[in-house]
Amino acid sequence: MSSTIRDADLGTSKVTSLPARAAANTPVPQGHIARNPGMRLDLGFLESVRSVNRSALERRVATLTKRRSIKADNQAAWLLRAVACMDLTTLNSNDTDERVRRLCAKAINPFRRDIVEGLGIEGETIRPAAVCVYHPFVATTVDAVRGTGIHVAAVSTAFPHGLAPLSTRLQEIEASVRDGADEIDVVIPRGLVYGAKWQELFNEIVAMREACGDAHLKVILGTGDLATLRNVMLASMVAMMAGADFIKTSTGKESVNATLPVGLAMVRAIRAYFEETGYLIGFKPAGGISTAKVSLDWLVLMKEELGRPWLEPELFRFGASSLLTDIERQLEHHLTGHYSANHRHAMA
Ligand SMILES: O=C[C@H](O)COP(=O)(O)O
Repeated sequence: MSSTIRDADLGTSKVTSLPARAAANTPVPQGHIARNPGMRLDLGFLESVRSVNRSALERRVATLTKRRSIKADNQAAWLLRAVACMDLTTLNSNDTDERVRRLCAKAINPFRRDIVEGLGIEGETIRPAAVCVYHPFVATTVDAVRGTGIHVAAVSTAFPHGLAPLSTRLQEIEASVRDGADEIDVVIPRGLVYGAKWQELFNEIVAMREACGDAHLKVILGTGDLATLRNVMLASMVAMMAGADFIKTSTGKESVNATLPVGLAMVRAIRAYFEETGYLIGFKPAGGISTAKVSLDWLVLMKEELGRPWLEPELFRFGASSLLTDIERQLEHHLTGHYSANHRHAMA
């Protein structure tokens, strides 16, 4: 499989409300996304968001996923794209340095040799964009992926609930950055949303962005906890106004994690922020995304709603601990027509 096939088979998409570059079927070169500086908290905008129509979002998602027909030959290309846009994650209470090292080895060599040869991608470097770990494993991860171009993401700020004093949460970010994390996934205290304490939420995220320095900031909303789609939309806007580089759905620990209608509401917020400011914000659905099939639904959603640039790791990530295993199985099926047991696909 050549790189031409990989890119061309992702097809074209026209999103008229985005600028030519965003609508064009050309990947955005690494490092060419202008970083979101944030803006003032626009309470007028927040007040103008009355409600979000859940059934309209659900209808749109149903249309997108039903209409989707990625030809069998192109599916492998899309699945490789899903891998390139993945934050390969381990966030377990029994994580150890050894387990994290094994995960990093998997990130560096994500596919078995026979699959690589079968797909003809020996010359390609297709790897997850980042490995995502708890703070104590940042240094180990940095060491394990050194020289590979894989980013190191740390969940900081009292993940997954965010219920620690702000000073403690900021110190945690600073410690992760000192240890070499170049991406920081922070959680918001959900109570600030329930209480509509937008100014306080904004101030906290501004302080987190400052603590990140050059490290990119992904703001996890914990959407399954936020009760309404309006809350999701408003928290998304506040996070972007405060300078988030990415907005992310979930921690993987809520009872409801990433869902397509909620993702669509966040994607629409990204579009609205772009129309207001001209800045392109990344999106990271996370939690419960474990099958290749569902990953394709998300990729189609991104491409149809925002355009081709949101199929690049600079603007799109899956947060996922087990998706890579299923993608590898599907790629094997694509090549051989049958599945092997999960344990043949080594994971940490
Ligand atoms: O941010 C990533 C999530 O914690 C991963 O969730 P998952 O284990 O359900 O894939």
